[in-house]
Amino acid sequence: ASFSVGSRSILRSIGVNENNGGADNAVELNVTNFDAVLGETPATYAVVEFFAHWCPACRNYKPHYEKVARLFNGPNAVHPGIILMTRVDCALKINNKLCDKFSVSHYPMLFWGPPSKFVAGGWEPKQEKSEIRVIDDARTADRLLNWINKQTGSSYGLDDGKFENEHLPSNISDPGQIARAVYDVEEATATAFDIILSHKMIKSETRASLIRFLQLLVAHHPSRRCRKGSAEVLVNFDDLSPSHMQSTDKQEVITSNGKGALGNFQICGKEVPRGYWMFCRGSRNETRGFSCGLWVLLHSLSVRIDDGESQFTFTSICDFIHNFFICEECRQHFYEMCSSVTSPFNTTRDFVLWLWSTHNKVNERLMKLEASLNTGDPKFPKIIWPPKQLCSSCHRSRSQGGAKFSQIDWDEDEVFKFLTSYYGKTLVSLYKDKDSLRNDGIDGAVEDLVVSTNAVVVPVGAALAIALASCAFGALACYWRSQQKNRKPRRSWN
Ligand SMILES: Cc1cc2nc3c(=O)[nH]c(=O)nc-3n(C[C@H](O)[C@H](O)[C@H](O)COP(=O)(O)OP(=O)(O)OC[C@H]3O[C@@H](n4cnc5c(N)ncnc54)[C@H](O)[C@@H]3O)c2cc1C
Repeated sequence: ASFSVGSRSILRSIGVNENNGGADNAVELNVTNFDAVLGETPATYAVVEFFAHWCPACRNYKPHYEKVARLFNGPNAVHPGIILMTRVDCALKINNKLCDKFSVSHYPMLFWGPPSKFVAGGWEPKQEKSEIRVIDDARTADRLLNWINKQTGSSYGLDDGKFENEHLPSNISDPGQIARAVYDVEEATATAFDIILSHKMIKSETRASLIRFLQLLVAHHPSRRCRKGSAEVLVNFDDLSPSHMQSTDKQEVITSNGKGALGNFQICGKEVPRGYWMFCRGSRNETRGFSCGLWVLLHSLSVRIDDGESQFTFTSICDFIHNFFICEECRQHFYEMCSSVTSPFNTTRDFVLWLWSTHNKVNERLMKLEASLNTGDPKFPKIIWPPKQLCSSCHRSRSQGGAKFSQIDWDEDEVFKFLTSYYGKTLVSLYKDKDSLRNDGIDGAVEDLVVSTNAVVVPVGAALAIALASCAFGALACYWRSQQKNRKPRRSWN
């Protein structure tokens, strides 16, 4: 596997439009990226506009299409992650076959459907039962949006402003919402990695902790893209942060963009970070987002580990938050709770429940604080979690509203069952990565490493840390150790 260095995301790579000097929100597709973009988008629906750049009607239609695309596409989207708006220029020769597959008979011609149906798909005029449909009433932005509203049962408006909409789901009413959180887990992973690099947080005293956390990600991250990227970072760790160059000054020396050798490396693939949150999107600009995504990442790791990995996971997460979570109060407070644990974890269940109760203690503290300072998200007030609406069997008896965490009679077996399914299967149920549902934590990572280590050597630091780490990571650790024995000459970082 090679590092994919380049633009941060497809959405941002659209660039500046030559005609109007402004950025386009609709994603320009062609035959080479059509299947990949539509196959991987988190959006539920896609609109594909087939046009020709020489066509005057298409040029006049563009501002209308862009007015709608502004609502759904790009980092400033008002309603991100729901509808992907794209366009294909049929006047470009390379797209001839693609436009033929969709029987494009006039310009512009617009199609609607689930993104996956466009992948390797097509459309014919008399085709029955196709999930791809021609949008037959889209002459103006208003009419296009009306058509979309009818299909989706929504009431989007052209004047909707960011964070000023009533479409945000409440955090408790729809348990299915968690299925969108896998994209936030990717976003949080990429954001955390960006923060670590741009704040030059890899130092001699924090190195081992990052290596251990990366091991955890390689084996148990719910996104295959992130498992793969973490494995690549891990095997190249010494090149990223040479152990002989760890003082802050020296990091400056090897840095070209302020982030060090890995500055352009995208740990969860080239489309992440996408620049927006889905499950973790707040109703205010400054609420939720990264810290919500980080919690979801931690919970989703906790339910994926085996019993034998529970203590290793506990220390890895505690150290990671302590060393790399840049919110001072959060990291201190979390570390105090880590430090108060007196005996090692032996089971997944114990660790999952510890993390759940720890998060609830944070919620409880913040409930009061946010209410008094009015700093919380009005649409997502902190609650003791999960509420009965999400898991009634978790609550043994009827507890009073506003009861403290410790006052609720929890059925912990049910809580564990609920968390395992919520952050396990449900989290990845909509995930559009063909291999994501494979329970291939270690196998998949090793498989990726086989590719990526063909000409690469496992760095001494990483290998040592891995060797010292819990043997619960047996397969992975043994693999790395065996690779270490067969060291080959070192590959250059890029
Ligand atoms: C490790 C850590 C420590 C933090 N410490 C502090 C702090 O000391 N002070 C501070 O101001 N902020 C702290 N934060 C941030 C704070 O906890 C929230 O993340 C932030 O306020 C955003 O809240 P939210 O409404 O998105 O829900 P979050 O609390 O971020 O939760 C995200 C989602 O997880 C689910 N969830 C909620 N509770 C639980 C639970 N008990 N178990 C499992 N899932 C649950 C819900 O679906 C929720 O929407 C911390 C964050 C992290 C990751």
